[in-house]
Amino acid sequence: MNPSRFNTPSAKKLRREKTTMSNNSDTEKHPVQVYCRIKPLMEGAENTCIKVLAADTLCLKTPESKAVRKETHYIFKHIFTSYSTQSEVVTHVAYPLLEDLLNGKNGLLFTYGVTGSGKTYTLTGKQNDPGIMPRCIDTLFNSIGDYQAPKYVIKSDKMNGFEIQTEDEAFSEQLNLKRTMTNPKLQRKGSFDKLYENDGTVIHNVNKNSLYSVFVSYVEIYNNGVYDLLDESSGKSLQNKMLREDSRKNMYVNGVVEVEVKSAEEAFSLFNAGQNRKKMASTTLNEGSSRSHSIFNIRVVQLEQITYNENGQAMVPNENKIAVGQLSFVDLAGSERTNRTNNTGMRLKEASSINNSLMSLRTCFEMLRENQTNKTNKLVPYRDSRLTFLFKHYFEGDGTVKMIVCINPSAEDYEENLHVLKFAEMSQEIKVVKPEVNRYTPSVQRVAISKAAENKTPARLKTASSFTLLPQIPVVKFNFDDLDECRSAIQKVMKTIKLRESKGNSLDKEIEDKQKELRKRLVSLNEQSVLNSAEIKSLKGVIHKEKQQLRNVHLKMTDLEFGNRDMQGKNEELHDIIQTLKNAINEKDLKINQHQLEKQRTKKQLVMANEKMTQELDYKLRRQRDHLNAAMKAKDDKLRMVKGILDSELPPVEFQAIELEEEHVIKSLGSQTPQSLKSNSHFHRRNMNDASAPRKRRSKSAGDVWLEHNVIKPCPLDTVMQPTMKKRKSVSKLDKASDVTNPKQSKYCLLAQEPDTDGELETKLYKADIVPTCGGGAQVIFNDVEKLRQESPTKH
Ligand SMILES: Nc1ncnc2c1ncn2[C@@H]1O[C@H](COP(=O)(O)OP(=O)(O)OP(=O)(O)O)[C@@H](O)[C@H]1O
Repeated sequence: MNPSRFNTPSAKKLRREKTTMSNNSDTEKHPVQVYCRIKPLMEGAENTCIKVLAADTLCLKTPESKAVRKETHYIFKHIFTSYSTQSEVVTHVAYPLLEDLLNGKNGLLFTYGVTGSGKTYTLTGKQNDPGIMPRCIDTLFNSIGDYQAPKYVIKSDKMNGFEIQTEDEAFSEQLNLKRTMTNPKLQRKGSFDKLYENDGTVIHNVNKNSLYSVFVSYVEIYNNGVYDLLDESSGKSLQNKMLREDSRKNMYVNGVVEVEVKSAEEAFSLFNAGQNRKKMASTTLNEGSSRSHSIFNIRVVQLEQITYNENGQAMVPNENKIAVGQLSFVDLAGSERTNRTNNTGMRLKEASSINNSLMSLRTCFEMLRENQTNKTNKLVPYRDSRLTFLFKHYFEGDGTVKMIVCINPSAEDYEENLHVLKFAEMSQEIKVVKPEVNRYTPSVQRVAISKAAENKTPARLKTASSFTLLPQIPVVKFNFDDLDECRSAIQKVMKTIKLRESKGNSLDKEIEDKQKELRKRLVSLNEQSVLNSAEIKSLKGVIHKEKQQLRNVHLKMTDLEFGNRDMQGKNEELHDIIQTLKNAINEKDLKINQHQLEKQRTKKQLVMANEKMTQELDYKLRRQRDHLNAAMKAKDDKLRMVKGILDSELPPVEFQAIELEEEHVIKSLGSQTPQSLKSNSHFHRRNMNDASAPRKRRSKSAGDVWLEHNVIKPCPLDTVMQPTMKKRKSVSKLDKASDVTNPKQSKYCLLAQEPDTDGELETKLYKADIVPTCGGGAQVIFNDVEKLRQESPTKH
């Protein structure tokens, strides 16, 4: 149970009251005694993580595979190595507890360790190599053999106490039980196959003035439920039992079957029967793994003897108190790591329950240690688990607590061993109150024990008919012949009657005392019940509060669900918006791609046009070059002719003819510049001869006059950028030579318009220089092309 569940002040108070015993500084305390037992290395395992340094010191080494090498030392009360025998363990650990048990003191011995580390082996052992429990049972009966009380004289009061029965009650109980035992359904299963010899160990400090009765019970804690392994009334399916606290604040299992045993064999038989019902299973790490925590309780009731009456009958002394000692052997289920056991399903659930209860044990120990070291009074969460709740009185009350930590030394178990050893180290720091003699006052008092007890032989003690309440009135025969004899017989009867009367009186007084006692007990029970109802009330409050919290959580969850749904709606909206934006981006991308394609196409067209133009120009250039070559050739020919003429001194008429011819040639030269022509010697000659008629130069400074050769009906461009032709003469047709040879014009521009492949208008301006020829003609030399392209702004 979670400590936070005790938040209400009343609940806290209630729990605190119950935990104060542990902080009683007046009582003598001693620490939990922790022993260590090392299991022999498994076959095939080579590496170990454990090294025993001394009889009480152990070293835990990190395995070689780990990066950081570390050694940690742990100190125990004693370490049992893998060579230690079961006998050594029982002598060291268990016999002192047995001694306490016979003196009416409590003891708890539990084994702790990971699964398969040898806990069950240590406590139970094997049939040919018994562990602590069987050896203790043998030794117990070896020790009290001659001092056992007759069966059923001491009886459990079903509230964790004992009462002494009258002769008749004991006798009728014996008869009842005999009847039930003949019912085959209720016969206990299994008998202990004793394959070992009782070693005959005896504990000598048995009180020879006492009679002893031994009671055993066997329970298990499985999945946090308590089950009675000796309860045969409910058949195979065991019932979950409640835990209760008795008037001495000892915890007990309500309605547990507690059987009085008179011999070790009887005890073994019961243990066997319980063992058959215990939850065991095969796991990866242990073939016979305990799936529950099992608790075998031995209670020894000591009845103080003995006064003898004049008839030789043993009498229970007047105080009539009995002492009860309890020794609990707890075989804890092993902690398990699921990654090693690979458990699933039921085994996994069991493992988780085992680990949870062990964790609760650790938490309780930690809290106890903290309370003891810091002198605080914090709530110890015993109620978190049945395991801790059942043993609460050992830590809060008195008793000796011993723990055997079982270790599997293989290197693979390093991690688990580390946790186990840390727990062991912490446990030793906890102190418990030293055991005291537990005296109970039985409800039925003053029973005279049979005179057979005089000899203290158990066989004789068993006969129920040997009990008597009052001395029998002797049967007398009166012999009236002998009056003295009659008188002494009457006196004997009177003496017996007086004895009976006085005994009757004392019995009356005893009954009165008993009634008082009973009343007291009833009052205490009433108090207990008031306390319980207060606890129930506070628990109800806690439950109510938790229910309220649960409701609040539920409401919050509903709110959150609504919020979540809103968020989901918004999320979907945003998702839609994102989708739309993505679509828009995709469209834009498409447009960009189209635009780029178009650009590429335009570029391609431009390149094509460029190539075409270049080809055209190349072609023209080639033609002009051909012309020039032809002209040069003709000129050379003429020069040669002129030279011949000059040499033969021809008349000037011929010369003029040549000049005309020359003019014709020059016209055809086309692209030849006037400068190159000027350099020509033939022109020198002509100029020299015709110096009176110098050629007119067209002045550039005066600004060029353009001859604009338009198509017949040009489309108006209406563009901002217009060709720069300040002075121009526009013609649509060149009819006569003078249109070109007009000396005022120095530039020529041919305007051509046509639609392009996209249906747009393309205007080309072919520009040229007009170069006058020496014959009065003119040459048009193209030197530039401008292209004007109209584009629709709506076009992509
Ligand atoms: N000291 C030992 N010497 C020889 N054999 C041992 C010793 N300790 C344990 N074993 C053997 O190891 C096996 C497992 O031991 P055991 O069943 O006692 O483990 P366990 O700790 O009780 O396991 P679980 O928690 O799963 O019940 C058994 O076969 C047992 O006989």
